[in-house]
Amino acid sequence: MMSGERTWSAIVVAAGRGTRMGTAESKQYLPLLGKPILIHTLQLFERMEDIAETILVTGENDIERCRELVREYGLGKVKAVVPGGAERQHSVYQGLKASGSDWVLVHDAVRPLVSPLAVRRCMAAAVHSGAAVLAVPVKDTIKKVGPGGVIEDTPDRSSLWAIQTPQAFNSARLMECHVRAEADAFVGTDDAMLVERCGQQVTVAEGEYTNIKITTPEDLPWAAFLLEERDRRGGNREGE
Ligand SMILES: Nc1ccn([C@@H]2O[C@H](COP(=O)(O)OP(=O)(O)OP(=O)(O)O)[C@@H](O)[C@H]2O)c(=O)n1
Ligand SMILES: C[C@](O)(CO)[C@H](O)COP(=O)(O)O
Repeated sequence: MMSGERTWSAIVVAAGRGTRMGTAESKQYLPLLGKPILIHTLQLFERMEDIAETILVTGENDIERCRELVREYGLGKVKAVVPGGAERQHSVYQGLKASGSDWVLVHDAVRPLVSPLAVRRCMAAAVHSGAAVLAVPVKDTIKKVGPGGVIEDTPDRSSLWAIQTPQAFNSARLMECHVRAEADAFVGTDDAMLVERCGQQVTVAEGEYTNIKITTPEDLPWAAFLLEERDRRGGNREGE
């Protein structure tokens, strides 16, 4: 356990359909170096001493197969497998209701490459500020593009960060912001947005460019390459 008596739950959201991947099978179940993407992600939290339990959020029709996978891979930290909702935010909300710790990490099942070191940086930043997300400075110039492909604006890159998961929060605070978002019918693409609109501070912790979200077909061979590279360098152990 980290930092005194704090307890941490990891909520792994895996209830999406992966439409941009374009496969019949939802992308979180696609094989990556011999096991489903989702299993790589769950095994990361399984190895981290600081994480007391994992809540797996999945599609209603995938609950049984997930329980089967949890048994097959001996994932003892998975305390509950619960059905998600229509949007990612709704899935997180279901996971939050099932979690039993003071602090939570919300993580995309399809980001199997994050390192334990980066996860801990995010946890430490959240303990300091109440809420933190992993992020990396953007490398490209970003443009706002309007109708007809016409560029409307070029925001100053020095203040732009690409936001990743995990995102770490005090559980009660995150719950409050989810309840408020639901009451306002607000839907955001990450949890930090909900906390920001509650007027609370969210800080960034240094992420990794290799912590990709497997989204479209070209991400799969790239993820396999990155994992193999990490294994080759012996960097797949708990502390790295
Ligand atoms: N209703 C949803 C939608 C998404 N997710 C999860 O949120 C993570 C990030 O979402 P994304 O990459 O957008 O996944 P999908 O929604 O599955 O992809 P797409 O938008 O291409 O359909 C994924 O692990 C996905 O399973 C979820 O739990 N519940
Ligand atoms: C939470 C997230 O992964 C941060 O980059 C992202 O916002 C998820 O967005 P998506 O619309 O579900 O791809």
